[in-house]
Amino acid sequence: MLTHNLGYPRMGNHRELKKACEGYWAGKIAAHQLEQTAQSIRLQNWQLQQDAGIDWIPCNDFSYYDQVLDTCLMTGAIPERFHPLVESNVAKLDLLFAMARGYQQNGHDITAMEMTKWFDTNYHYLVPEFRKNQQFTCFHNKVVREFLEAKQHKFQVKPVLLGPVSFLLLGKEKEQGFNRLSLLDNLLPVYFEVLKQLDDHKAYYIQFDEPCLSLDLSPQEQKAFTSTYQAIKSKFPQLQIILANYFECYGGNLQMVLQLPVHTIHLDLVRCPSQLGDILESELVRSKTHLSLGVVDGRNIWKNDYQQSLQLINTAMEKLGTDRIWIAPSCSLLHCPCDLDNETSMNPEIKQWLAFARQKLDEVVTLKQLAGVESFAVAEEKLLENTQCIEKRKTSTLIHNADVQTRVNALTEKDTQRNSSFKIRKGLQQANLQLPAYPTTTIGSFPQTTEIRSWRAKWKKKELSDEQYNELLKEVTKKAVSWQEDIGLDVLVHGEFERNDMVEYFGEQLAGFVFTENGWVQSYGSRCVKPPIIYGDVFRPEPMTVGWSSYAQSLTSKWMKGMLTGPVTILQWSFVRNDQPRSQTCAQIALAIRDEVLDLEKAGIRIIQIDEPAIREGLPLRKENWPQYLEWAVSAFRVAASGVQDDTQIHTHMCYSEFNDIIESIAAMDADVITIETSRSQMELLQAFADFNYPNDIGPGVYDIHSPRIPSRTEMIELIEKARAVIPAEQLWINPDCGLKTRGWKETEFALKEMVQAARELRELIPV
Ligand SMILES: Nc1nc2c(c(=O)[nH]1)N[C@@H](CNc1ccc(C(=O)N[C@@H](CCC(=O)N[C@@H](CCC(=O)N[C@@H](CCC(=O)O)C(=O)O)C(=O)O)C(=O)O)cc1)CN2
Ligand code: MET
Ligand SMILES: [Zn+2]
Repeated sequence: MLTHNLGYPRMGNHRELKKACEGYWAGKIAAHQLEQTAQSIRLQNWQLQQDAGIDWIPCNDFSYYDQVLDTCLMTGAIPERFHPLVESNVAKLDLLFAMARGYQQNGHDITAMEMTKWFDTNYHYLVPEFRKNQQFTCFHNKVVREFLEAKQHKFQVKPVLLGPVSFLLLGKEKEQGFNRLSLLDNLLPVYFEVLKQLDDHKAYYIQFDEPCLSLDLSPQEQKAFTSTYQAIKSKFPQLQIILANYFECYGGNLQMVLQLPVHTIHLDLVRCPSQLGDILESELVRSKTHLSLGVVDGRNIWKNDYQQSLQLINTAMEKLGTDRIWIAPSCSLLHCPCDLDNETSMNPEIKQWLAFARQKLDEVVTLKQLAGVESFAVAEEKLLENTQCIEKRKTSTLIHNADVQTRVNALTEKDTQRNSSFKIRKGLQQANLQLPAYPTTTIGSFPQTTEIRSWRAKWKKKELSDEQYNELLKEVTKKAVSWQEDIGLDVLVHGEFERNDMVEYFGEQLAGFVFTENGWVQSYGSRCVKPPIIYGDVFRPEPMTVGWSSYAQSLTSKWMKGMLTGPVTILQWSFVRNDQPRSQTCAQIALAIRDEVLDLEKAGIRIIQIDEPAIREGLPLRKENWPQYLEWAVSAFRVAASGVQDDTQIHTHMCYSEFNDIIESIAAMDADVITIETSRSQMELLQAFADFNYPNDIGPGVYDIHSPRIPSRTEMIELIEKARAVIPAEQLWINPDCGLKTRGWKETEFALKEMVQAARELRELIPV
């Protein structure tokens, strides 16, 4: 029996990579300094995995930005607009960052690649762009370099590659009339070349991540897997391929997968324990395949239940013996914080229920010891301790709150309905709000400057008193409000300066949550989040945002938009309880947000935005599970939103989502206004709304806020005109793609002024 790991967090224990990348982008450190930081993170990670006793450690799981982007570089899938950079011999590192972030230097003005959600996680990858007959080349040899680096330091590693089929499937066709899978024949030779080099350097196991196997695949897509892995096997019979799928079971792809000539099949037994039975029934598996049992949850932070995992392991052992079994986390540990030992002030009762990435490695090794023939005394002791801990959590008085449960159980259809239909509401709201045509607004946050973050850091360390901290925040809020008035925005926001993050901020104030000091998880590029942990029944002890919203409203005679995070997003971006259905936890959060909405309304806030950027991401990977999820997710939003008067306007906001397949549910949310991210895809996403005759108001984003690149007024007008072509003018709002917290003030000021001017020109040009 062997243990292995699929991937380790690459940001570093204290986000060293984030700081180094941002330092490099700001011109504060040189490339070799960034590379040094990166190397030391890799070496540390390998060392601690080896120290934990993991037999096969991953390499090439490191990335400066994103593993899909790395694969674009590996295969030379460089979109044409970046070719001038290649031709002028820009360093590969800079090219990589340019593709991720856009490039506005030395006379170039190149837009970034699109970014989207990695399956149902809060991780974002860069979307590969494919064209008909595209050729691939071995452009970058990062894989081999990192393999050699690990070998040089005597680590026993297996390279991790994003599999060729998932690489193609995760990308997008940038022209019509071809299917990206037709590029496999062009692509495979590049993979062969990489494998040849790895083989020459005596690599043994190679992990191919093919997470698209967790999706419903067409017969044609399935065939692509078969031909790919047959081709790899016939070229490299000596390489041992570990095929890794995670986040879901193999489902309808299972029979195909079982036939693949691979050495080991990895199973996510946390998401899908039931697949083990079916797989063990297969003759093919029983006669030769090795199974990697992903029993330790890579997506959540709860301590493993050893008894439960051992049951799964024993079931597999009965059929396969010990030699063909590997123990592993369910997926890469990228989605977990690094180390629980870095948490010093968490409630100890709760802390003992948890395991972060480093602790999960220990769990994998302990499980092997417990399952193995030579069950160590130490391991037995750990089993006892584990069993007691799991029991204690189940019965802890911290978790259950009868009032909360009663309130959720008492919810009825009526709690999910506004008083009147949208049509009636729209009239009343117009009368109440008196907004111009094409109203302009922003999505909520303004730049979170280093200065503001440093105040918060000082306040947390008690170097600033509550009064001092609040005074400082009031000042910046005031400035932001009067600046918005000056440039002529119609619906203002307070700026969210008081928030560390749109989910964590609420987690800190809601009962049933704990938060971490150091539990950082990568979201995209250098950006990280500290997802709060929901351990018990959720309720709202006190108003959370009313103070800031009322203060901001008191500064202006324009409308101030209240700003809340919706229940589905709070759920999705937190680590959730695993002792009750997600739907139950979501309903509890929905009631807490409903309370807040009503308090905002009472305080005179008549436009309230309830952000739900994660509603699409929470969608189950298999379509058969969609209806059930959409039912409770939409209902949770409606519970949160429906308590208000007809003339109070409810906004929602979503970003990074494809809407085509869930447009009906988005309409069912019945928000008076929805603002969405559309600019990176050139308004492509709007078509779904148009096709559906989406009745409520829409603010399609007119500029990409995730890139430091500044858009021109003409560009914005062009986008709005594109929107105008498919959505009636009286439904349109003008706004950026998303909040501006990651931007600097300079670019924000410039871009928003242009945006307001664009709206004004439009009012002249095409009046409603
Ligand atoms: N949860 C969540 N998921 C999301 C989004 C989001 O906004 N929130 N947006 C979408 C895109 N993803 C994003 C994820 C993170 C960030 C982001 O800006 N993250 C910040 C951290 C935000 C934060 O929690 N900040 C804290 C801590 C800041 C910090 O680093 N403090 C310093 C000290 C401060 C100093 O002295 O400078 C430190 O700890 O070292 C605060 O403001 O208080 C970052 O990585 O830089 C943006 C978008 C999708 N998913
Ligand atoms: C990821 S969606 C962000 C919405 C939030 N109101 C903001 O402006 O930052
Ligand atoms: Zn957003």
